[in-house]
Amino acid sequence: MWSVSAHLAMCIRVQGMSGSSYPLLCAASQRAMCMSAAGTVVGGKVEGRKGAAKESTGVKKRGVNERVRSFEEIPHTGRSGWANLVKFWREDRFRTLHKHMERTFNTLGPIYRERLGTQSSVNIMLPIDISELFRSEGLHPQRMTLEPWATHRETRQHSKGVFLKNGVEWRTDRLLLNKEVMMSSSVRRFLPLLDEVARDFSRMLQARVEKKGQGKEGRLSLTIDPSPDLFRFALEASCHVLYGERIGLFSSSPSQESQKFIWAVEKMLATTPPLLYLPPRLLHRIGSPLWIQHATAWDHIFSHAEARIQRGYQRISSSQGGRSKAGAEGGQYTGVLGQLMERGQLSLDLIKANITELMAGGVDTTAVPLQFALFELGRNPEVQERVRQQVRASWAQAGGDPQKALQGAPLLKGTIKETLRLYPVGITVQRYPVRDIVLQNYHVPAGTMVQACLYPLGRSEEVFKDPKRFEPGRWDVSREERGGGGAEGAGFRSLAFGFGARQCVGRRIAENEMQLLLMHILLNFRLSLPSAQDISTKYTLILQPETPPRITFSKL
Ligand code: HEM
Repeated sequence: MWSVSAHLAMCIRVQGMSGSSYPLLCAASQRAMCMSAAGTVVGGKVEGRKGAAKESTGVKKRGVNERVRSFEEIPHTGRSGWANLVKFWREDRFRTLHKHMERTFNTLGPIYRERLGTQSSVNIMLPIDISELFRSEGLHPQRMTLEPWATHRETRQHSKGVFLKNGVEWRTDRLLLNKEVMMSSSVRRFLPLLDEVARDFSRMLQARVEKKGQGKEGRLSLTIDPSPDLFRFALEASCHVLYGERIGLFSSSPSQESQKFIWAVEKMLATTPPLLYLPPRLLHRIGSPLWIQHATAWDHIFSHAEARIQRGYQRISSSQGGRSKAGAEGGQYTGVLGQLMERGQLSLDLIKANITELMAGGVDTTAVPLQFALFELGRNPEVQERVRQQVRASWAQAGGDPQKALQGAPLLKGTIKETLRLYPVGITVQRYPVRDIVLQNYHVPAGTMVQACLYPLGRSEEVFKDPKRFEPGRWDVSREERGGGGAEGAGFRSLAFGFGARQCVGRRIAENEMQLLLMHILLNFRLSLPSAQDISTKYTLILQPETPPRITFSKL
């Protein structure tokens, strides 16, 4: 991309952690008296608006003139951010932030305040009317910036790239990017590329099972930790979509540089959470070794992405012969980079910034949920068989067309949603309301960081029937989509990709990439597990398994 702030904006907001962010738009002056979606706060009372509090979501109905409780009255975990931070550090709670949130909601109810070092947030979950939060994000969503990175840039004179924009400018750029990665016309173009990579992955696995598997001829199986392969799959798939070319990660000698990129993203993620809560001044003292590891990981991410973009740029420029319209008008698809270059509406710096962000955001976010999905399918053979039956029938009808095959197998999409319900890769979705709002009858001033906490939400008995059960059928995708689709259609129970203008820009790539991989695996293998015990999870900016699960792949 170019800027780490942008990057972190992605990985952090995106991965939705309780990130360090510095709202650029939320002027304090907006706090005086503002409209909320549920009502207007006037002199501490709500002038109620019809339908503001929905019984169906369990939101407490507020009588007209009932006093809105003050921000200070929101239950909290302790007033001293520094004392909380020390406790977190001592007890290594950053690794289990998701569990900490779950416990705190159980104790304090569905809304609480937390201070941690320099950070302060209001944490909420259903049955609170989360729509309040998203309605108040205003027309100019903000991108978070990570102040420590800015410091790092100064101290190490690291000046690659540009900062992605904020506010109105951000919105304009994002709409241009959406055309290439979110709209159905673009999905149609890149879906065959993802399908090719998913098929190759399955072929590679088949060859490995044939070579190293055990069992009788025709019933060979192999037990492995598939995570390194899944990371390579995710990078290969996203590079194919971004640059329109394969990078050969399934070959017998995959590029060491790409492997280093994967490690760097992992390291950057793992070192981020503790750094978010410290003021930059202190980082050089207290957090020094961590900070250096973090900054070094970023350096590597930048230089690798930059080199790849440069190669892609040269290749595409020469194949397009300047400004021919090949890519944009039906010629060979040259990937998102080629399309953006072709359209010429974003500056080259911004194209670089966006592509780097997509590249760094597209690996762990899909590789990790795929581990969880294989694990859950492996330990739920009946569910696995049901999904496989649907996939087989759909595949047979689709005549090799991956889009048709996915459309005919909604349980695949249900599998992804169910996986992200139990294991949301980003454990929160954050917003800074641009005006004061009322949540659960508490006044929340504009500019407060409010985060919807997805891990406790996905496991709440109040929200999901039998929440521990892995049941892709619970997401009746077709019904949801008739009702508006996405998070809203699901009553904000499905927020893994965020919501609204700022939702995950890689969402369509991720959904299709993961579904296609599962489709080809289910067509070729039966999955089982050496151990069906619950999987322990850790939080490292994303939620991931403490130890990657081992999966048995048996050839069908
Ligand atoms: C299962 C996979 C993924 C999940 C669960 C996920 C989740 C999220 C979430 C929750 C957000 C913040 C949305 C919001 O605040 O409303 C986000 C933003 C973002 N994601 Fe993803 N993501 C995934 C995959 C990807 C992939 C594959 C890419 C890149 C190809 C990507 C790139 C981004 C970027 C660039 C943003 C920032 C968008 C912006 O602020 O304009 N994500 N993601």
